[in-house]
Amino acid sequence: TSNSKFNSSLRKIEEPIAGVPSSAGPQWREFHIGMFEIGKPLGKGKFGRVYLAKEKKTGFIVALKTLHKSELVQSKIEKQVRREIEIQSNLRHKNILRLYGHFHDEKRIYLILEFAGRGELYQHLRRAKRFSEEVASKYIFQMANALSYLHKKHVIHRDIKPENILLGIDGEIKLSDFGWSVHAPSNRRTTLCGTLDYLPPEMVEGKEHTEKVDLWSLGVLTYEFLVGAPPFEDMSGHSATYKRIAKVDLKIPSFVPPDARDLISRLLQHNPEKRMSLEQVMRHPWIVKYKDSWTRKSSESS
Ligand SMILES: CCc1cccc(CC)c1NC(=O)n1cc2c(c1)/C(=N\C(=O)c1ccc(N3CCN(C)CC3)cc1)N=N2
Repeated sequence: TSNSKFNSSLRKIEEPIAGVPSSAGPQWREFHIGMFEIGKPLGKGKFGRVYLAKEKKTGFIVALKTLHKSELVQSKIEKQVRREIEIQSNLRHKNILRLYGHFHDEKRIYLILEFAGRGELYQHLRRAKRFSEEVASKYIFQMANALSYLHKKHVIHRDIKPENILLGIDGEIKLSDFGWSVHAPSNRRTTLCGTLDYLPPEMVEGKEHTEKVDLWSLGVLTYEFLVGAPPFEDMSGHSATYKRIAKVDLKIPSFVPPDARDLISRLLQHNPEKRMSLEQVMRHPWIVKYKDSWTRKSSESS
């Protein structure tokens, strides 16, 4: 049955994390649900729920994400889950949510994830309506840092949006949900679902795409942090948004300061080759002008 096929493929990925120092968190070889005390539910998504959990032996706090195999098989996303596990298990960066390991039982797959103490960035953005320039530039700097690490490993995230970003206990960005990530270059094979808001022209046109897709999404993210809504808002259905993205029909409100406007427009370029590089983003005047203030604040708080 597809279930046993799925199980056998999962076992193939079950590589113990060799050589990583034990200080880097739990280094279990084999995991099972009995190892954890399950705490309160933290959130739920389309395919899974996530719970606060404590590993009994060490007291290590994690977020345990459960996915129902039946749902995965039905919606044909077991490939994406396998890729999510493969890619995220091997990433080590302070702004990327760790995947410590995974295991499964008859009905479910469990992902043992790093616990991000301040929850979903999406909730913070909705509550604040929009972020101050200082907060927005700190988050964009950390996103550029995380993406630069990913792109050096030729990994494209492809699904950068507030819903996939968590905040650690010190308010630092934790990029998560690698379900759509792939190794560059790539052609999408799975039908797009959910909002088009963040997708670059080459993806909505189904063309071949490279890491540059994440640069476009970083531009959309910067816009949404400062304005409170994405630039090509999915108001009247996909077709209108599709046209606005393809035409880069971008209107930046006048309250957005000139240097932020400059950063956004250099990222939202139709031609992927013309988009500003991550190194340039991290050196951009709008990012640099606040850098010493957030580094000073974080040293005060820590
Ligand atoms: C299954 C849920 C899901 C579906 C799809 C995509 C994603 C990634 C964002 C996820 N979440 C996921 O994988 N997650 C992995 C995680 C994770 C979610 C998480 N923390 C929280 O969700 C969370 C929520 C609220 C919270 N509080 C809210 C109230 N505040 C006053 C105090 C702090 C504190 C932490 N830590 N690792």
